[in-house]
Amino acid sequence: MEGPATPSNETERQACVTALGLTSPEVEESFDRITRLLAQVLEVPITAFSLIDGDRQFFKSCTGLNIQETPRQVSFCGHTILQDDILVIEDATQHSGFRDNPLVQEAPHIGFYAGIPVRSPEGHKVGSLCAIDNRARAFTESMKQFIIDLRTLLENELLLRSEAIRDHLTGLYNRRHFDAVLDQEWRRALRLEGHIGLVLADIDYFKSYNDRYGHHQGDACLQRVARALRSQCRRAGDVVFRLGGEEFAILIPDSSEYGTRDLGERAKRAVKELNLPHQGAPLAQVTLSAGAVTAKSAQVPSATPKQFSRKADSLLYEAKARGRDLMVADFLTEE
Ligand SMILES: Nc1nc2c(ncn2[C@@H]2O[C@H](COP(=O)(O)OP(=O)(O)OP(=O)(O)O)[C@@H](O)[C@H]2O)c(=O)[nH]1
Repeated sequence: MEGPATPSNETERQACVTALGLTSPEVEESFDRITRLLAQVLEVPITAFSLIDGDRQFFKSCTGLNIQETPRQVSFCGHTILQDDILVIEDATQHSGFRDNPLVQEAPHIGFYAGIPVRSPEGHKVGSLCAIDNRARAFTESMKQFIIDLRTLLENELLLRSEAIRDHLTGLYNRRHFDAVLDQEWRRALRLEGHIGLVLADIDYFKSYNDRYGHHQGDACLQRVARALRSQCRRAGDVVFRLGGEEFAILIPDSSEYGTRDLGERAKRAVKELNLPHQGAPLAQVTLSAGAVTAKSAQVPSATPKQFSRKADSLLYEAKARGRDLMVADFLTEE
């Protein structure tokens, strides 16, 4: 059995998977409706919307399967995302590339597979919509058209989501999405026994900026700060959010303490280097305060994402209290 190859654009592709915030077990009716319909119309026992996420395929929605993920290495969908068209295997037990696959040899005993790549709004193939039977089947043109139509509905759903999770002023992801992605990346860090970093940053004396320069100019300032923060995220997995008002967050999956601190410092410097005048502030320019926290999940097994973000918040508060234009960094430890 040959595992799926890695797409040439894997870094950008994975960044889209991460940013969608879909790899947490929360059940979502809008996706379940689509996998249910696919199962009913094609009369197959198993259907799934799966995401190819790092070393695994994650079933965001499925019918007829009681597992949430499989290794990417054995996934059929890992192959599906390598092509543009639908991948059809009418009899996996006779297929040279799949007959010795454990998903064919053992449960769920895949006989027939038809999967079509699903694209994120940015156009990256983040996963697939697939129909599976335990026995061999012939694949017809009308089955193909139906999967294509449902894929369109699924991609429209992703598009709607991508608008709902954005902050309209800055184009960054919003607070609601922060909670979802933090939860998702926290779980990933636990699963891989890895690190995770978070920088919370807040513009200093922003009320007086608005008072002095007006709300319109304040909005422009927020947009420029947002761009400066985003420009410092060199790794595709780093995600920037506007949490509200003049508060921002950078979530840094798989980050050492040095990595978190470094990104926080660079973000702070990038804003300072914008040289935005602010006569109401002691340095007469726009600056940031920041709290940066890193956690090694294995060392804090009972901690929660909420405690993690609260820690960053308290470090930010300390930076403000110590005079602003400052970043305070620390590890998360057990409470
Ligand atoms: N222009 C603009 N201002 C906003 C927006 N959202 C929040 N604000 C303003 O941001 C300001 C935040 O003020 P504070 O929370 O007092 O914070 P600060 O003045 O930056 O003080 P420190 O954070 O302690 O340095 C308030 O005046 C809000 O009205 C927005 O979308 N656009």
